[in-house]
Amino acid sequence: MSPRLDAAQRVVIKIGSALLVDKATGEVNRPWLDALAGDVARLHAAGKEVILVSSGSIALGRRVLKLPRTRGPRLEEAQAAAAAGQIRLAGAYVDALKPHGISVAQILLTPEDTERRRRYLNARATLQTLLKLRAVPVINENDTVATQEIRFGDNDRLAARVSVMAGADVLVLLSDIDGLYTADPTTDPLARFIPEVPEITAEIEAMCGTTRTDVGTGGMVTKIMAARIAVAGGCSMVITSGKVLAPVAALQRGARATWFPAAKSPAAARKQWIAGTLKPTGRLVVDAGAARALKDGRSLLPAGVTAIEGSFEKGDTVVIADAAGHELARGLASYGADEARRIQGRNSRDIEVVLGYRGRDVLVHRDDLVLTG
Ligand SMILES: Nc1ncnc2c1ncn2[C@@H]1O[C@H](COP(=O)(O)OP(=O)(O)O)[C@@H](O)[C@H]1O
Ligand SMILES: N[C@@H](CCC(=O)OP(=O)(O)O)C(=O)O
Repeated sequence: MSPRLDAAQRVVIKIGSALLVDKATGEVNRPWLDALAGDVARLHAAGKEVILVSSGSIALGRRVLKLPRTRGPRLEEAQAAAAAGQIRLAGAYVDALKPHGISVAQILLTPEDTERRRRYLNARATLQTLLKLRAVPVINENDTVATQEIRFGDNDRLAARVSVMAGADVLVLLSDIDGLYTADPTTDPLARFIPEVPEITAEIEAMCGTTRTDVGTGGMVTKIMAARIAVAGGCSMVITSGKVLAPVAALQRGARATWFPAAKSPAAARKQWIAGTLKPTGRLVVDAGAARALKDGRSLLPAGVTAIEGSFEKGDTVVIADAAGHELARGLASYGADEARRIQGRNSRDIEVVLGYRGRDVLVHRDDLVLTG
């Protein structure tokens, strides 16, 4: 049994190129993908939300463009291959999930999209909407525009960033290996299996060689880096073998796996991040009604804001204070300072008229808000 997976509401599954692309033919391994689609459908039927992070565009595109199948093509070739392969990759997911009545939506991200707050918030909002609509986002790195210096290059860390961005409870890394060992088991016969890593120490990091498969790029090193990102963001991570049909069902039945449990929930980790680690760049003064609403766990509407100080951009952290100057909360602003000033004191209905576009109804959403006073 896997109680952590059973308890999860939002699950991210990372699929490496080595699993999805048949090494001999350079094509999608259909039986495997069809079985994975069964996994996704079962999770969906259990009411969970599923996000897939899938590699494979470069491996698939190499065949389409008749590039050599060996590893390490030049960056331009890899980018061209990704452009040709991504269509097939996304199409393969559409085909596999269609019989289950599940819609697929593609999102291609660069590291910047997960780092720059404005883009991060937009990507996050899109993800949330897709999940609300019960679609399955299929995410990959935007390899055609990402240059070498700014690329993730591996989808392990991309998957971890996506997991934190989406507030996922569990990230499942499907690999060619069933978990973490004390050393690379493919070369060290004395390597012992580790079922759980409560803390990622230097000793754990030292266990990971740099061995890489023919078509994958990650190795164990990037999986440990991914675990750090996920766990810090409140998302538990698990590495298990994807070399079986329906690997998630296998995990649920107790297949071997290494867990990296998160101490906090995604929401708690996020709130801690908002409350503690960011330097507020602005200040919103609110009236008594808005102060009460915040205490009741509601969002901050522009109507309750009486003054705005400082200069901040959409997505920046702002302090929310009462008329007497006491800090009540901190949160991420849905609008930059200039726009916030224009809608301050106004009813949310008027936002479209004032700004000329239909933005968010709230100045700080309750998910982005933490009470500090
Ligand atoms: N300590 C370790 N425990 C498990 N695997 C390890 C370890 N050190 C190195 N490896 C290697 O990492 C490989 C997994 O990485 P990789 O093949 O790149 O996965 P993926 O394609 O799923 O990203 C394993 O096959 C194994 O050879
Ligand atoms: N994003 C690229 C490559 C990323 C990749 O292979 O990552 P991984 O599966 O973690 O080794 C692709 O789709 O081909």
